[in-house]
Amino acid sequence: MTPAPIAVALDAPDLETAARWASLVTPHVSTVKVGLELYLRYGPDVIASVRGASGVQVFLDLKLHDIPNTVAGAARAVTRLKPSILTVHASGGSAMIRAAVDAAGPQTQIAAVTVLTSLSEADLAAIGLEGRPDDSVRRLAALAVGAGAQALVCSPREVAAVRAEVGPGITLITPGVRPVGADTQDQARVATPEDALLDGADLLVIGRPITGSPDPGAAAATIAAALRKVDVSRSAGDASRAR
Ligand SMILES: O=C(O)c1cc(=O)[nH]c(=O)n1[C@@H]1O[C@H](COP(=O)(O)O)[C@@H](O)[C@H]1O
Repeated sequence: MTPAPIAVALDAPDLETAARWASLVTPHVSTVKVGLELYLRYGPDVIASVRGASGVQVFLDLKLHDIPNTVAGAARAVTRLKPSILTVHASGGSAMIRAAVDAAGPQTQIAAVTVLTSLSEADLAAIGLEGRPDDSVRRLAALAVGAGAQALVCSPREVAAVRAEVGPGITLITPGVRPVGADTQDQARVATPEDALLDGADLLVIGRPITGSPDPGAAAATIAAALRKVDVSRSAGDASRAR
Protein backbone atom coordinates (compact mmCIF):
# COMPACT_ATOMS: atom_id res chain seq x y z
CA MET A 1 0.00 0.00 0.00
CA THR A 2 1.30 3.50 -0.82
CA PRO A 3 2.48 5.25 2.32
CA ALA A 4 0.26 8.16 3.40
CA PRO A 5 1.46 11.75 2.92
CA ILE A 6 2.38 12.13 6.56
CA ALA A 7 5.67 13.28 8.11
CA VAL A 8 5.87 11.90 11.63
CA ALA A 9 7.63 14.40 13.91
CA LEU A 10 10.23 12.37 15.81
CA ASP A 11 10.45 14.78 18.74
CA ALA A 12 12.08 12.26 21.07
CA PRO A 13 14.53 12.78 23.92
CA ASP A 14 16.82 9.95 22.78
CA LEU A 15 17.92 8.29 19.59
CA GLU A 16 16.69 4.81 20.48
CA THR A 17 13.14 6.08 20.91
CA ALA A 18 13.29 8.07 17.67
CA ALA A 19 14.63 5.10 15.70
CA ARG A 20 11.96 2.83 17.22
CA TRP A 21 9.17 5.27 16.31
CA ALA A 22 10.61 5.57 12.78
CA SER A 23 10.65 1.81 12.27
CA LEU A 24 7.09 1.44 13.62
CA VAL A 25 5.56 4.15 11.41
CA THR A 26 7.49 3.76 8.17
CA PRO A 27 5.29 1.12 6.65
CA HIS A 28 2.40 3.59 6.86
CA VAL A 29 3.87 7.06 6.19
CA SER A 30 6.04 8.61 3.50
CA THR A 31 8.31 10.71 5.70
CA VAL A 32 9.83 11.14 9.15
CA LYS A 33 10.84 14.51 10.51
CA VAL A 34 13.97 15.24 12.55
CA GLY A 35 13.76 18.50 14.48
CA LEU A 36 15.92 20.58 16.74
CA GLU A 37 15.68 18.33 19.80
CA LEU A 38 17.22 15.28 18.11
CA TYR A 39 19.57 17.15 15.80
CA LEU A 40 21.08 19.29 18.55
CA ARG A 41 21.58 16.28 20.80
CA TYR A 42 22.96 13.78 18.27
CA GLY A 43 24.05 15.80 15.22
CA PRO A 44 24.07 14.61 11.61
CA ASP A 45 24.31 10.88 12.50
CA VAL A 46 20.69 11.00 13.58
CA ILE A 47 19.61 11.13 9.95
CA ALA A 48 21.07 7.73 9.08
CA SER A 49 19.68 6.25 12.31
CA VAL A 50 16.10 7.22 11.58
CA ARG A 51 16.33 6.53 7.85
CA GLY A 52 17.34 2.96 8.71
CA ALA A 53 17.03 0.32 6.07
CA SER A 54 13.60 1.50 4.91
CA GLY A 55 14.90 4.46 2.93
CA VAL A 56 11.99 6.58 4.20
CA GLN A 57 12.26 10.26 3.28
CA VAL A 58 13.78 12.40 6.01
CA PHE A 59 12.55 15.94 6.57
CA LEU A 60 15.14 18.03 8.43
CA ASP A 61 13.35 20.74 10.38
CA LEU A 62 16.02 23.18 11.54
CA LYS A 63 13.97 26.34 10.87
CA LEU A 64 17.03 28.31 9.84
CA HIS A 65 16.70 32.07 10.42
CA ASP A 66 19.81 34.24 10.07
CA ILE A 67 21.57 36.48 7.57
CA PRO A 68 21.75 35.05 4.04
CA ASN A 69 25.44 34.12 4.18
CA THR A 70 25.01 32.20 7.43
CA VAL A 71 21.89 30.38 6.25
CA ALA A 72 23.60 29.46 2.96
CA GLY A 73 26.49 27.96 4.94
CA ALA A 74 24.14 26.02 7.18
CA ALA A 75 22.16 24.70 4.20
CA ARG A 76 25.40 23.63 2.50
CA ALA A 77 26.51 21.90 5.70
CA VAL A 78 23.50 19.57 5.69
CA THR A 79 23.38 18.92 1.93
CA ARG A 80 25.39 15.72 2.20
CA LEU A 81 22.69 14.28 4.50
CA LYS A 82 20.26 14.53 1.58
CA PRO A 83 17.15 15.48 3.56
CA SER A 84 14.13 15.60 1.27
CA ILE A 85 13.04 18.86 2.93
CA LEU A 86 14.89 21.52 4.95
CA THR A 87 13.00 24.32 6.73
CA VAL A 88 13.84 28.02 6.98
CA HIS A 89 11.71 30.82 8.45
CA ALA A 90 10.02 32.84 5.70
CA SER A 91 10.33 35.93 7.91
CA GLY A 92 14.10 35.80 7.29
CA GLY A 93 13.25 37.55 4.02
CA SER A 94 13.74 37.02 0.31
CA ALA A 95 17.53 37.15 0.18
CA MET A 96 17.82 34.61 3.01
CA ILE A 97 15.35 32.21 1.39
CA ARG A 98 17.07 32.57 -1.99
CA ALA A 99 20.45 31.86 -0.35
CA ALA A 100 19.06 28.65 1.19
CA VAL A 101 17.55 27.53 -2.11
CA ASP A 102 20.81 28.16 -3.97
CA ALA A 103 22.88 26.35 -1.33
CA ALA A 104 20.66 23.29 -0.87
CA GLY A 105 21.46 20.33 -3.04
CA PRO A 106 19.13 19.30 -5.86
CA GLN A 107 17.67 16.54 -3.69
CA THR A 108 16.50 18.93 -0.97
CA GLN A 109 13.42 21.15 -1.14
CA ILE A 110 13.61 24.34 0.90
CA ALA A 111 10.36 24.75 2.85
CA ALA A 112 9.62 28.21 4.19
CA VAL A 113 7.75 28.29 7.50
CA THR A 114 5.18 31.10 7.26
CA VAL A 115 3.57 31.62 10.70
CA LEU A 116 4.13 29.02 13.43
CA THR A 117 1.01 26.98 14.11
CA SER A 118 1.44 27.59 17.86
CA LEU A 119 0.63 31.30 17.42
CA SER A 120 -2.93 32.59 17.86
CA GLU A 121 -4.26 35.84 16.44
CA ALA A 122 -3.52 37.51 19.83
CA ASP A 123 0.06 36.16 19.83
CA LEU A 124 0.55 37.53 16.33
CA ALA A 125 -0.75 40.97 17.35
CA ALA A 126 1.72 40.96 20.26
CA ILE A 127 4.65 40.55 17.85
CA GLY A 128 3.35 43.23 15.51
CA LEU A 129 1.49 41.09 12.99
CA GLU A 130 -1.97 42.61 13.35
CA GLY A 131 -5.01 41.15 11.61
CA ARG A 132 -6.03 37.69 10.56
CA PRO A 133 -3.32 34.99 10.53
CA ASP A 134 -4.35 34.21 6.93
CA ASP A 135 -3.13 37.61 5.78
CA SER A 136 0.35 37.21 7.28
CA VAL A 137 0.57 33.61 6.07
CA ARG A 138 -0.43 34.54 2.51
CA ARG A 139 1.99 37.45 2.39
CA LEU A 140 4.91 35.33 3.62
CA ALA A 141 3.94 32.48 1.28
CA ALA A 142 4.04 34.76 -1.76
CA LEU A 143 7.36 36.24 -0.64
CA ALA A 144 8.91 32.81 -0.13
CA VAL A 145 7.74 31.44 -3.47
CA GLY A 146 9.02 34.61 -5.15
CA ALA A 147 12.41 33.86 -3.59
CA GLY A 148 12.44 30.32 -5.00
CA ALA A 149 11.04 28.22 -2.13
CA GLN A 150 9.54 25.01 -3.51
CA ALA A 151 7.60 24.23 -0.35
CA LEU A 152 5.73 26.14 2.36
CA VAL A 153 4.72 25.33 5.92
CA CYS A 154 1.43 26.75 7.18
CA SER A 155 -1.43 25.61 9.39
CA PRO A 156 -4.24 23.57 7.85
CA ARG A 157 -6.52 26.52 8.61
CA GLU A 158 -4.78 28.58 5.93
CA VAL A 159 -3.80 25.92 3.44
CA ALA A 160 -6.69 26.57 1.04
CA ALA A 161 -5.91 30.29 0.97
CA VAL A 162 -2.22 29.57 0.42
CA ARG A 163 -3.00 27.14 -2.39
CA ALA A 164 -5.14 29.82 -4.07
CA GLU A 165 -2.26 32.28 -3.67
CA VAL A 166 0.64 30.13 -4.95
CA GLY A 167 -1.00 27.67 -7.35
CA PRO A 168 -0.55 23.92 -7.77
CA GLY A 169 3.23 23.51 -8.17
CA ILE A 170 4.29 24.29 -4.60
CA THR A 171 4.43 21.60 -1.89
CA LEU A 172 2.20 22.64 1.03
CA ILE A 173 3.10 21.17 4.40
CA THR A 174 0.78 21.45 7.39
CA PRO A 175 1.65 20.84 11.04
CA GLY A 176 -1.06 21.65 13.59
CA VAL A 177 -2.93 18.48 12.66
CA ARG A 178 -5.17 16.85 15.26
CA PRO A 179 -7.61 13.96 14.76
CA VAL A 180 -11.09 14.66 16.16
CA GLY A 181 -10.97 14.66 19.96
CA ALA A 182 -7.16 14.80 20.22
CA ASP A 183 -5.59 17.28 22.63
CA THR A 184 -4.35 20.39 20.81
CA GLN A 185 -1.49 20.84 23.34
CA ASP A 186 0.61 23.89 22.37
CA GLN A 187 -0.87 24.16 18.87
CA ALA A 188 -3.20 27.13 18.30
CA ARG A 189 -4.31 26.82 14.65
CA VAL A 190 -5.34 23.21 14.08
CA ALA A 191 -7.56 21.05 11.89
CA THR A 192 -8.16 17.36 11.33
CA PRO A 193 -6.01 15.28 8.95
CA GLU A 194 -8.98 14.86 6.59
CA ASP A 195 -9.65 18.62 6.40
CA ALA A 196 -5.96 19.40 5.86
CA LEU A 197 -5.87 17.04 2.89
CA LEU A 198 -9.18 18.25 1.46
CA ASP A 199 -7.97 21.84 1.68
CA GLY A 200 -4.94 21.07 -0.44
CA ALA A 201 -2.10 19.99 1.86
CA ASP A 202 0.51 17.73 0.25
CA LEU A 203 2.19 16.57 3.46
CA LEU A 204 0.77 16.49 6.99
CA VAL A 205 3.21 16.85 9.88
CA ILE A 206 1.92 14.86 12.84
CA GLY A 207 3.84 14.25 16.04
CA ARG A 208 2.31 13.59 19.43
CA PRO A 209 -1.04 12.20 18.21
CA ILE A 210 1.10 9.34 16.82
CA THR A 211 4.22 9.23 18.98
CA GLY A 212 2.28 9.79 22.22
CA SER A 213 0.16 6.74 21.52
CA PRO A 214 1.00 3.45 23.27
CA ASP A 215 1.22 1.96 19.77
CA PRO A 216 2.64 4.55 17.34
CA GLY A 217 2.50 2.10 14.43
CA ALA A 218 -1.23 1.50 14.93
CA ALA A 219 -1.90 5.23 15.41
CA ALA A 220 -0.10 6.02 12.14
CA ALA A 221 -1.98 3.23 10.36
CA THR A 222 -5.34 4.56 11.59
CA ILE A 223 -4.68 8.11 10.35
CA ALA A 224 -3.26 6.78 7.06
CA ALA A 225 -6.43 4.71 6.52
CA ALA A 226 -8.63 7.76 7.23
CA LEU A 227 -6.68 9.78 4.67
CA ARG A 228 -7.11 7.06 2.04
CA LYS A 229 -10.88 7.55 2.32
CA VAL A 230 -10.65 11.29 1.63
CA ASP A 231 -11.96 12.27 -1.77
CA VAL A 232 -9.39 14.82 -2.87
CA SER A 233 -11.49 15.66 -5.92
CA ARG A 234 -13.53 17.69 -3.41
CA SER A 235 -10.59 19.96 -3.34
CA ALA A 236 -9.37 23.21 -1.80
CA GLY A 237 -11.71 26.13 -1.66
CA ASP A 238 -14.88 24.07 -1.82
CA ALA A 239 -17.02 26.69 -0.13
CA SER A 240 -19.92 24.29 0.21
CA ARG A 241 -18.00 22.11 2.65
CA ALA A 242 -19.10 22.56 6.25
CA ARG A 243 -16.21 23.70 8.48
O1 LIG B 1 8.18 23.33 10.70
C1 LIG B 1 7.44 22.55 11.34
O2 LIG B 1 7.45 21.36 11.13
C2 LIG B 1 6.47 23.16 12.27
C3 LIG B 1 6.02 24.42 11.94
C4 LIG B 1 4.94 24.97 12.64
O3 LIG B 1 4.46 26.07 12.33
N1 LIG B 1 4.40 24.25 13.65
C5 LIG B 1 4.87 23.02 14.04
O4 LIG B 1 4.29 22.42 14.95
N2 LIG B 1 5.96 22.49 13.37
C6 LIG B 1 6.52 21.20 13.83
O5 LIG B 1 5.53 20.19 13.66
C7 LIG B 1 5.56 19.25 14.73
C8 LIG B 1 4.18 19.18 15.34
O6 LIG B 1 4.17 18.22 16.34
P1 LIG B 1 2.84 17.83 17.11
O7 LIG B 1 2.25 19.10 17.66
O8 LIG B 1 3.34 16.92 18.19
O9 LIG B 1 1.93 17.16 16.11
C9 LIG B 1 6.66 19.70 15.68
O10 LIG B 1 7.82 18.92 15.39
C10 LIG B 1 6.93 21.15 15.31
O11 LIG B 1 8.28 21.51 15.46
